[in-house]
Amino acid sequence: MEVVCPIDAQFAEQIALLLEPPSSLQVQEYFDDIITSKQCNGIQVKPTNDYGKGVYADTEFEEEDLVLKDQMLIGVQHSSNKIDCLVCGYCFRFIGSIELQIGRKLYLQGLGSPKDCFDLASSDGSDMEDHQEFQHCSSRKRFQLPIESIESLMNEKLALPYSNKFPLPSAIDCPGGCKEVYYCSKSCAQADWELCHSILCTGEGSKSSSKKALLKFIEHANETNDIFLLAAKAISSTILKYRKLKAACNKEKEKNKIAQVLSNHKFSLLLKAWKPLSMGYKRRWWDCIALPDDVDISDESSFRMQIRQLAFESLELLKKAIFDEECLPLLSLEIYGHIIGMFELNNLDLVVASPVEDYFLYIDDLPEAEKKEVDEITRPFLDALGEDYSVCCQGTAFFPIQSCMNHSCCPTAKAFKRDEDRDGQATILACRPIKKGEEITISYIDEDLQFEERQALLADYGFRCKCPKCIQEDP
Ligand SMILES: C[S@@+](CC[C@H](N)C(=O)[O-])C[C@H]1O[C@@H](n2cnc3c(N)ncnc32)[C@H](O)[C@@H]1O
Repeated sequence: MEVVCPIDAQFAEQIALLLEPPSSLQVQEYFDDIITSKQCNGIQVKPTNDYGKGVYADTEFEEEDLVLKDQMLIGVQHSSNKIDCLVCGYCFRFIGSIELQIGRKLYLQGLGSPKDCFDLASSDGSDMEDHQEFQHCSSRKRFQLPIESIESLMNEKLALPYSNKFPLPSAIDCPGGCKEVYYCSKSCAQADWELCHSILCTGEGSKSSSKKALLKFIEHANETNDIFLLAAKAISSTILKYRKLKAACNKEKEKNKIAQVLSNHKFSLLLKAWKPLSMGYKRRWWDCIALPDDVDISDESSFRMQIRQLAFESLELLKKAIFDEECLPLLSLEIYGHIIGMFELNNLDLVVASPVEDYFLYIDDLPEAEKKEVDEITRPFLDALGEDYSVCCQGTAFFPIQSCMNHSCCPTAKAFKRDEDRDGQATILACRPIKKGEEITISYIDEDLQFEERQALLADYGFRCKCPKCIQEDP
């Protein structure tokens, strides 16, 4: 049976206004403002002839030129990646130290290891407590390290040779005291607190309406789909922006001795707070999600119904956790579905390279004699980390300008992290010379695939590609 969300019926009119696509003028004004404020002056966002808005070159670019560095609106590290990398909860830079990154990963891997791979007995079979050992489960080999070594790495009591060549910013606590999120600086901690974390924090200082419900929501997202955590950030950031706008408005009215903000004026403030998200191209999640390979086409409608049900379950938990009477339309299933659908159609993978990889590569490149000496200290850690010693930070994020870039199988640009790009910003480079006025396109898929495969993948984005390469290859 189809689930019903009462907020959808109660606020149908407001929801329709929130989901109304912005006019060309609104798009132009909004993006002109952010392009100017970010000083990425070589580009323009404007309507295309055929498919909504697009990004155009406002200057000439040479091959490999930087076209854009785009600061994300919101992003999340994948839940499963949190064991591998400790990164700033706002800018996604690696934090702590090489020792902390390695020690923490080994420690958490040890905690998560299946029982049969978690040898509590000592290597010589004596006292268990003295000789508790953590180990890495690898399909090929099991490597063991004493817990003391791992702890001294984590506590930064053991310094690895040459780790000072790879300095990382110290880990700063969350101001709400949740011990779940850390930052690279006080300014990142403050920015995240103001953006969304003050509502989504599970610590003492949290402003959520129910911490218990929040914990349940997070658990559900971690078990099902961590895209819900990103949707919660999107809604929380809109609620916080709305409260800020309302407080500023009330202050102004108080100064001028005018009555407090009226309800239709309150909705106009909510629309204003929602503006950055209103700009993203949207469809409902359960309508646009790609049908997984293992679902038969005859089961499509039941699959889409299940996805809607899953979103409803998540929203019910989130509603209790971040309830705000004045922002209820944001907590409708229609808005929740469209926010997640927007991520599905626009998001870019969030990737930040690991300094641990650079560290071990540096050790490997040392002159032979020195390498042998250093290797004796570092080798046990490298072996314990196993094949995935260099896992990068992985997540997903919504970028305001990059998300306006349309697809081409012969794109003019590509998302590509250079060595110096060490945070979560999107870096877009020119793939070939681009002329002023030309559209800046990227490829949403592997453009080297065969024509039919490309079209099948692009069907998930709701279009058939008619780029020059596709026109030429269309049988
Ligand atoms: C990331 S958005 C790109 C910006 C979008 N045009 C807008 O107005 O916001 C992706 C959506 O743009 C449209 N799109 C992108 N590239 C396209 C193409 N080559 N042909 C047709 N539609 C395209 C599709 O609707 C797609 O789901």
